[in-house]
Amino acid sequence: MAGFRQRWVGWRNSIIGNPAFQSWASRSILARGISRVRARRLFDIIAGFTYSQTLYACVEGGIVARLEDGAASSAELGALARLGEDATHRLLRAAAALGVIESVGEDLWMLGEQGVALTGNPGAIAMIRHHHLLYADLADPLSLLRGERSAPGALAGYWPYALGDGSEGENQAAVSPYSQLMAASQPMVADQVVHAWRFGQHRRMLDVGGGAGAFIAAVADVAPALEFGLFDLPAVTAIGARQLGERGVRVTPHPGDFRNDSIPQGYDLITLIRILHDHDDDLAQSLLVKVHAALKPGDTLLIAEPMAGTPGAEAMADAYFGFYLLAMGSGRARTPQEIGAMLTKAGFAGWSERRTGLPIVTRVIAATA
Ligand SMILES: C[S@@+](CC[C@H](N)C(=O)[O-])C[C@H]1O[C@@H](n2cnc3c(N)ncnc32)[C@H](O)[C@@H]1O
Repeated sequence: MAGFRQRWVGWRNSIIGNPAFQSWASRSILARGISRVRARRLFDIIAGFTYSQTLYACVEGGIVARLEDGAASSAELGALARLGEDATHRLLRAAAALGVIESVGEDLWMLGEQGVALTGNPGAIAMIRHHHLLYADLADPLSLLRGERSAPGALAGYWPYALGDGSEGENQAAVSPYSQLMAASQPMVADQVVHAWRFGQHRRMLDVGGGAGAFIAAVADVAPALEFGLFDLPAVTAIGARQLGERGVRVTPHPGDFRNDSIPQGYDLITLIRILHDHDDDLAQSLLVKVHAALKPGDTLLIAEPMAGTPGAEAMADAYFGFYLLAMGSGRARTPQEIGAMLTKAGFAGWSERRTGLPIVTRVIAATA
């Protein structure tokens, strides 16, 4: 016999899916508001790809960057994006409809409420720009889901460690593009994490998968007495050590591969920032075991990344990261409870979630060894 929820959803769907009800609801004073919101949400899902491509065209065509400096005319924006008059008009109208830009007078444009959120956010711009790889991989989503691809897709090439055999870790050219993207997008993550944890209570911090060192640099600003270690693939550690050196932050580089190597000891805080979700369960679990082995009882592991089951942001983990990580070749977004169970299995004595202001950007888990 069907459960209560199944019966309720079945009844609700039979009502909402009924064309006669839809027609009545669109005219009824009481139901009109709800049916309009529902129709708009469905339309947004149907049309979402054109919205993404409109934003992509505005970023890639230089329109967003130009409007960060102030108002501009259609002609100037069209010339920047190398578009004819009609095409310029079409793109600007689309962008205005989405709130990316806004008309502020006779043929004069400024950033709109959505577009202005990109101002001073090179990380978001870099994320948007690399999305053409994702769009290419998603051209045939069923084939992607069925695993029918004969060769790795565009994102797998961008993140070579996802399907790598270890050789990618020595290759500067292979790791440089994703390291730059991570460094550009790290400030919005670090801003959340440094407000969620008191780093000053620790002596030595090791950032595992620390990339170009942007997270270490942010922590150094709030806890200058901390000593830092950076563990990453050899070619990435070289980039991180150099960039931290240029910022005057002292760091001990630990080139290595956590698929094969152990995690260095002697640190009372280890951080995994945007690391676990990149890896399938076996590797993620073995990494937690290695991190636990590197810590003394009472030491701390801090995990920060977007997580599944985030209220109001379910689509971010399950729809966006669900497909992104599939296209990349490994990993999945996990709920805090799933990560907590993995921590317990790895031997950690306890864990708790620390609140962040923007959980859609990152959530934070602190675990005690
Ligand atoms: C998604 S990036 C995150 C970088 C940084 N933590 C951040 O949030 O900006 C993942 C990082 O893990 C590193 N990584 C991936 N596989 C690794 C492995 N097997 N051993 C060591 N580092 C690895 C990558 O080189 C990369 O720097």
